[in-house]
Amino acid sequence: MASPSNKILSISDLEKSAFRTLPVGTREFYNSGATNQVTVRENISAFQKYRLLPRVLRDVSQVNTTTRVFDRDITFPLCVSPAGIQAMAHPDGELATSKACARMGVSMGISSFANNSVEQITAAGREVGPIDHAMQLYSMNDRKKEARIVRRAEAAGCKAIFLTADSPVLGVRYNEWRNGFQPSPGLAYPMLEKSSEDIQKQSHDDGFTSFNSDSHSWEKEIPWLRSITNMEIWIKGILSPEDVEIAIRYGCDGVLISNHGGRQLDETPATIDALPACAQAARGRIRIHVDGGIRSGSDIFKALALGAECCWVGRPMLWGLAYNGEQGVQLMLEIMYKEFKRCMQLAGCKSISEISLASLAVVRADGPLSRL
Ligand SMILES: Cc1cc2nc3c(=O)[nH]c(=O)nc-3n(C[C@H](O)[C@H](O)[C@H](O)COP(=O)(O)O)c2cc1C
Ligand SMILES: O=C(O)C(=O)c1ccccc1
Repeated sequence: MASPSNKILSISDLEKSAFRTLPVGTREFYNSGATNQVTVRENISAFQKYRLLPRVLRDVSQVNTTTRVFDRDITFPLCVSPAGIQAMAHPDGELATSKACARMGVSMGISSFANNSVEQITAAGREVGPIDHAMQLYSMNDRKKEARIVRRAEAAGCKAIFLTADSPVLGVRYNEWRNGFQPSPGLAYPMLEKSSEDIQKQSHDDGFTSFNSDSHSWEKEIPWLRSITNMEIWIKGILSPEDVEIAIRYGCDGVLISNHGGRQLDETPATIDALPACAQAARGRIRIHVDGGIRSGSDIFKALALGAECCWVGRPMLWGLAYNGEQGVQLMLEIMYKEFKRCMQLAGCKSISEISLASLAVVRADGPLSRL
C-alpha cells in the first residue's frame, strides 16, 4: 500500500519511481540525451524564465480545457509523443499507452521503433474509446518499405504522418554507447519489419543507418508522401521559423516544434524558447504543436500562451509505463490534466482561447516585470 511519503502526486514523483525500478541501461536510454545533455536540461529550465500573470475575480467555476486536434475535441491540450521501445518500460508497451490515451481522450504518436504493430496499437486504444493516432516516420533508403509503413498506418486509421526531420543520423549518445545499449532480447520492431533476431545482430546505432537516405529532403520527401497518402503530413523536429515557412510552402498540415527531447543535436535551444518565433512565422497558416520538457500543467499553459495549440510528452509516458503500465500512463495524464485545469482556473482563463501572451510575464535580472 502506498504510504503518504511514496504517493505519486506529481510527474517528478513518477520520474523518481521509474528511476528506482528501471535497470540502469534502460533508464539512461530513456532519460538521457545527446553529448553534454545541455538541451535535455534546458528544455526543462527554460520554462522558469516565464512567470504566470493571473487575472482575478473571473468566473472559473466552469472551465473548458478541450482543444481540437486532427478534427476531434481532445480532453486537454496534451498528447503522447512517439517514443520507441516502450516494451522495455512495461511488457504491454505501446498497447498500454494507447489504451491510457483513449481512456483520457488524447491522441498518441506511434514510433517506427514501436514493439507492437500499428494495427495492434490502434485496435488496443479503440477497445477503450475513440482515439486518434499519428504514425511517426523517417525518410528511408528503402522507399518501398517506407511506403509500406505509410499504407499500413493509413489502413489502420491513423490520422497523420509525423515525419521526423531531426534525425538523418542518430545523435551523439555517450550514455547509450557506454552502456552498450541494446533492446531486450525478444523485442521486435514490427513497423520496420525487424525481428528480435535482426535487432540483436546489429548495434543500436547501426539500426539507424538506413535513415541517412538521399530522400531526406523537402523536395524529395514531401511531394512523394503527398502522392501516396491522404493522411495529414506533419514535420516533427523543427526549431527555426524559416523551416516553418518551408513546411507551409510544401503544403504540410502541421509542425511539431521539437528537439527530440535533446537526444539529437545538443545545444539546440529549448523548444519553449524556439516556439514564439515559429508561431509568429506560422500566422495561423499551419498547426503549431510543441514537445520537450513539458512536466506540469503550468508548462502546458506557458506553451499555449507562447503560441502552441497543443503539447506532447515523451519521457513522462515512459515513467508512467514503468510505474504501472496502462494505469501508470493514465495516472501521468490525470496529473497533467488536473494541474492544467487548476492552472487555468487560478490564472483566470475559462477556455483555451483565453490563454495568451497577456497571461505571462518575465522577471528581468534588474528588477521590473516585463510583459511579453
Ligand atoms: C526513449 C525515447 C525514444 C524516442 N523515440 C523516438 C522515435 O522513435 N521517433 C521520434 O520521432 N522521436 C522519438 N523520441 C522523441 C519524442 O518523440 C519526443 O520528441 C521527446 O521525448 C519529447 O521530449 P520529452 O521527453 O522531454 O517530453 C524518443 C524519445 C525518447 C525519450
Ligand atoms: O532514441 C531515440 O530518440 C530514437 O529516436 C530511437 C532510436 C532508436 C530506437 C528507438 C528510438
